[in-house]
Amino acid sequence: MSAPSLRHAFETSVKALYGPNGRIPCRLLHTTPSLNAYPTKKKGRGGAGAGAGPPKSEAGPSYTARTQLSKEFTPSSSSSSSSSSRRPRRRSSGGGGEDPTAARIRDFSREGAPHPSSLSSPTPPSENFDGPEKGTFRRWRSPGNKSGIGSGQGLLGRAHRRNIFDRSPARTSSAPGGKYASGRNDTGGKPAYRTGTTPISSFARAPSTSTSPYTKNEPEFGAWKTNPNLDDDVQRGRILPETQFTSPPLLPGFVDALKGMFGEKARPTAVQALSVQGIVRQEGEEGGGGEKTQHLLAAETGSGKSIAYLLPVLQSLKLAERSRSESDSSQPSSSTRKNPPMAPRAIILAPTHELARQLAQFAKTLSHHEKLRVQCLSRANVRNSDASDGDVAHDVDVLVGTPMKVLETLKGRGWWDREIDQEHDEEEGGDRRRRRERKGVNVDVEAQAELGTGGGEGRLSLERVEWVVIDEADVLLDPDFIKTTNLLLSSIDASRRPPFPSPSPSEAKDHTFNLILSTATIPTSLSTYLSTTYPSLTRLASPGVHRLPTTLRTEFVPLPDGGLGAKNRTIERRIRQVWENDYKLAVDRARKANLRPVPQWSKIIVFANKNGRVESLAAYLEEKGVGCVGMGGERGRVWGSNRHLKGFLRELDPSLSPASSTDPHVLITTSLLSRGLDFAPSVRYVFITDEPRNTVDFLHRAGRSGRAGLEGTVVVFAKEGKGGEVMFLLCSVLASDELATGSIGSFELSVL
Ligand SMILES: Nc1ncnc2c1ncn2[C@@H]1O[C@H](COP(=O)(O)OP(=O)(O)OP(=O)(O)O)[C@@H](O)[C@H]1O
Repeated sequence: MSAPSLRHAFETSVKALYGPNGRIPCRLLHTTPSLNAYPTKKKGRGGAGAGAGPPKSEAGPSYTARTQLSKEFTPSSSSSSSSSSRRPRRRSSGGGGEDPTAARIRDFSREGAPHPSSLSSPTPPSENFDGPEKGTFRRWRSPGNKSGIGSGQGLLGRAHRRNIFDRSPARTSSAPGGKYASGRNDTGGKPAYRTGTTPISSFARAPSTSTSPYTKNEPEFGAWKTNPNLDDDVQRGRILPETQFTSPPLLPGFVDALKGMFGEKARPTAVQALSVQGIVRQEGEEGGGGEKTQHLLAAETGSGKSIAYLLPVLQSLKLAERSRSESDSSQPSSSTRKNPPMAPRAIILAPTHELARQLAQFAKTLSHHEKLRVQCLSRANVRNSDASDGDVAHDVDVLVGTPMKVLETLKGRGWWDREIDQEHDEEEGGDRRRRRERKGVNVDVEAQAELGTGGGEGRLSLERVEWVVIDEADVLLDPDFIKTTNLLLSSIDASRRPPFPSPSPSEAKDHTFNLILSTATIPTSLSTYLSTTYPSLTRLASPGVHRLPTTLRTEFVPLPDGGLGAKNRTIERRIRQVWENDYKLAVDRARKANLRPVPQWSKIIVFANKNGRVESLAAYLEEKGVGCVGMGGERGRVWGSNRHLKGFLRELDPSLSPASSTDPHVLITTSLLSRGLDFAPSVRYVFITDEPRNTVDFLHRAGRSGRAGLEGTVVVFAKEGKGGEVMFLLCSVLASDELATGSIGSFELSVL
């Protein structure tokens, strides 16, 4: 079926579900449907008896639309494989009592490969399947238990005023961790982050043209700026400029590092190719002190954006270092002072400490041969940030941290609290303008001077900053973060640009450093902000942006009626089914090779919306013998290390001991961990158990699996009916390769 007919099927379903002028209640989508009928659900699916779930021909009319849709998602023309992926899932022949819910799980794989559950092997039913080393691994602990993972440390209280992503700065006078137990959501009752309010219909589009640069019909490039360094085809995304990492344009040390990371035949991903072609500077054009550039890198989750922006930054730093040492080998080093301030030449900002640590590891690995010094500020979390902190008091080339942490290092611990106190004093005196300035809103020149030069604690100097990268730019420039982010950017400008010019009358920002923004999703609000604030921004986007990775399968599991208990049971069953399938695959493989089966147990990331839900599901699974780590909000996070995610993250950090088979295989969390984290290849499943706040949230949660070309599955649990149907349809649409662009109903999917 062609894209228009898929679109039609989608529209038909949505309109039929919600009726004329209906509004989809699940907040993911908004539409104005007008069709009037949706086929009634056929009863009796998943009834008793082996192999329950009707054959395709018996599927009730309610599934026609979905069956058609699932055909769309199966690019393979092989009828056998596609029918296998369309067919409602059958129970394993392992027998036991019929499980109506399991039988109704439908796999809408786009791959068309036979689902592992179709393999016959003498395995127990999912209900009782134990999975990896039951009972031996680290378990989630109850809130009162202060030992080990999951012990509440009262951290939520510290961050109660802040976005879920960033717990700095600490406010010690805040509420104790007991608040956590009350089951408040991620931010103590506030929405986790504001992108949560962006419906799919609000996704950004390039103004003036509704078509993507990747459509076949030769679109205009719209608002996307033309970079004279890129040839036209590359600019429009029709071809990718590089198929190999080569030297030049990259310095040999970086090419070697890439080969070390990805093998001798390492090839750049689309976004990396665009970055290497468009941003990387070569010998003789290191651009120190010249005109500063501004770039946006946009690509789907797991597509290698981190390396895409690190390469140009690191290469530029290295080239500048070389040319400086050639021209002035007698330049004094800042390390001659006893406790010199850090004077980074590049700052990389991320919304969470976990992501900051991961990015620092990427940067360190890439700099292995070219020898650049990388410092992650989150490592210093373990100790108070005294000026004498030996951990950080040395020269660095690249500094990685959250905006709050960088500001804290600049201005001293507790600066935020001091400013809040000052606010209150001044408010009493009626000076509200001053209060706004202090909060970072419209920071004026005087405030910039104060912040950039005299306000610090002497631990960080921003004078040398040549590059700033804002990773997860849609979070760091969203309403919850933008004040802090802009305060930091202003501070860098102020440090680098004395005497201060008068503020520009326009909103456009002309920074004194090179800026790279990186994101997998661009809500309209961000796009609008970028257009006004960074009019000369060059936007480089991969063809797959705003799509699920092509290697990610989507699956919908209907939840039965019966409240939380029934929901928990369904989730548990699906977890056991994952491991049952792992076992079957191992048995099958072993049978062919005449060996003992050694299952590769899949790891599963389970996303819920609220901390309380994380806690209750973790407790339920714990009780049922499913080892898991529960991490909601600040709960379970470890200061200064990613130890709490050991076994789930791809291991680049040599300081972490290798994951063991006795580690938990299930991580339950909120959107806190949905951003940027590079989970291990063994994380083959993402479970979305609560309705995501919006499409952006869905894309990031789902994108924790199926990364870097690996296969993964996102399993959406929802009630059959309106919300659930739309969730499923949304997954399907986002998974569809055929819908490269265009609108569906009122959903604008043509983003870039
Ligand atoms: N050229 C490449 N070849 C093979 N693997 C790569 C390549 N580039 C990056 N990777 C791997 O892809 C994975 C994902 O990379 P990265 O975390 O940068 O993705 P991302 O696009 O930033 O994802 P997200 O949007 O979720 O933040 C990493 O494990 C990385 O090592």
